[in-house]
Amino acid sequence: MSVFNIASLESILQRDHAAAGLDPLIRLVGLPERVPIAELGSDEGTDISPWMMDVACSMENDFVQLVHELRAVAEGVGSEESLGAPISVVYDAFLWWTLDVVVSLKLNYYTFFPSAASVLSILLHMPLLISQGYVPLRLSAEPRLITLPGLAPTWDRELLYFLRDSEPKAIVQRIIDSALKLTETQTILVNTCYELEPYAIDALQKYENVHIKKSDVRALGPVLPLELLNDNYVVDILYQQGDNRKQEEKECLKWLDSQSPASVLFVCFGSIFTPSFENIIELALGLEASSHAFIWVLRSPPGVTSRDKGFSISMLLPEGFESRTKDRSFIISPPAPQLSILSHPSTGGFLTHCGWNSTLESVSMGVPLIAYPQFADQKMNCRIIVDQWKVGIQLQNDENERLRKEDVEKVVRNLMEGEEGKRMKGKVRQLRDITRRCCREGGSSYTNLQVLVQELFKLSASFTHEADNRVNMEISFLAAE
Ligand SMILES: O=c1ccn([C@@H]2O[C@H](COP(=O)(O)OP(=O)(O)O[C@H]3O[C@H](CO)[C@@H](O)[C@H](O)[C@H]3O)[C@@H](O)[C@H]2O)c(=O)[nH]1
Repeated sequence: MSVFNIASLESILQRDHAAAGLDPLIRLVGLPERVPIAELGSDEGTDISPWMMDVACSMENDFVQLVHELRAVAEGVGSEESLGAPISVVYDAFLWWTLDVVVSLKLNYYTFFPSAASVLSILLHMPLLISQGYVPLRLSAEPRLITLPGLAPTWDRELLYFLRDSEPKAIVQRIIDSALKLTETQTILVNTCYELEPYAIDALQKYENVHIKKSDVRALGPVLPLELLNDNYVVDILYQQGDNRKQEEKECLKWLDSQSPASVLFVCFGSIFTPSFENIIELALGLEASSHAFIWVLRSPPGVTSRDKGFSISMLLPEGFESRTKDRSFIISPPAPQLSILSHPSTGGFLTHCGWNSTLESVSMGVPLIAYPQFADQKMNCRIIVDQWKVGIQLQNDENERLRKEDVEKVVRNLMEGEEGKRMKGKVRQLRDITRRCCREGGSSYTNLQVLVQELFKLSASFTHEADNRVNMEISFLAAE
């Protein structure tokens, strides 16, 4: 769950249904905000994981109440005001409590897994990893290589980074709980496509895997706006119906229009991570030294608040940096229009924290990456980008967790002008075409999505008495990302 997503969900909820581009059969329902964003404190860079955990926990009662209300409306007033009682729930795997709730309410369900199939494989092997002493990951112990079906042997530090014993105990426990719940589920819908992760999906789906209970794992991603399947720059995909972009975003896209093809590096670290103040300085100096054009989505680091009187983003940057780079840079506050930027012909590279959505978006638009993973599943995603797909170069901090400007300059030059970058550009374009084919009619993800829709139709038909058998479902979005 991110502050951006809440904001955009709110704006969609407030907008006219048709203007939001939603099918009339889809209705968005918001749950009350029980843990206000304001409680995060005034530092923008505050670690929001505990807050996210509180939000996730706080949703359970409201969700149960929502199901009861929808049922009451369906039984009472009739079909004029209702699309019918809920029959099936698609829920985010990280909302671990949902499984028990939907089972107790006798609802059909599908579990949606928002990260890579490789990460799903790790979580489904949780009982094995616990019994063999790999989880929680003890940082003080000697590094060990782990081999799991469908995954290349990987150091425990990268495979299980999100389960380090240095993380708050409650958070590690929640991840373990979510993983154990996952092993009880029937159908898992994964935000990936078969062709991007065939080995991981085969190991989960096709082969005899003695370590895990067989779930029905279906890859139906990347879950992206359909417009991305066309080759066109999707400047206004999310805001087609209105003029909702903030001025800064419009200027950013206009600036991008004025740049040469594939010449701009996009620097953005998702909705949670912000580098430290010291690393922002090194990043800035490295970008400057590279001589390449860039768009940088810059937010305040931990301990610095932009709400202070007199604060300006310039205070985060080296002296004179903005004037020295003004002809080839655009600094924007989050959220930036990432999809539009990545699909713009002027964008030639993406420096990312390797969040799975950013990874899929970059690949779907044929943009090679500089991988700078930080936490959660990002180290695993980095291995997929760099070792498996070979569409990115890794950027690493030194042993003291300091980023070095020389390293930044080197990776940017390698990606934007070197032979390595050229090879990656070619490779990522192949992956883009493969990914888009998966999502088009007849493609693997399209087919899996079609099967899901057919199943929902069937379920609906067996529950509804309406003569026309129209789809009778209410979709509740429970987003944990
Ligand atoms: O300025 C911004 C920044 C982000 N985004 C969008 O926000 C999403 C970011 O998602 P992701 O790249 O997955 O990063 P996080 O928000 O950090 O996602 C969390 O959830 C992911 C999915 O489970 C994990 O892979 C990550 O590690 C975890 O940090 C993407 O759709 C971006 O297009 C914008 O539109 N504008």
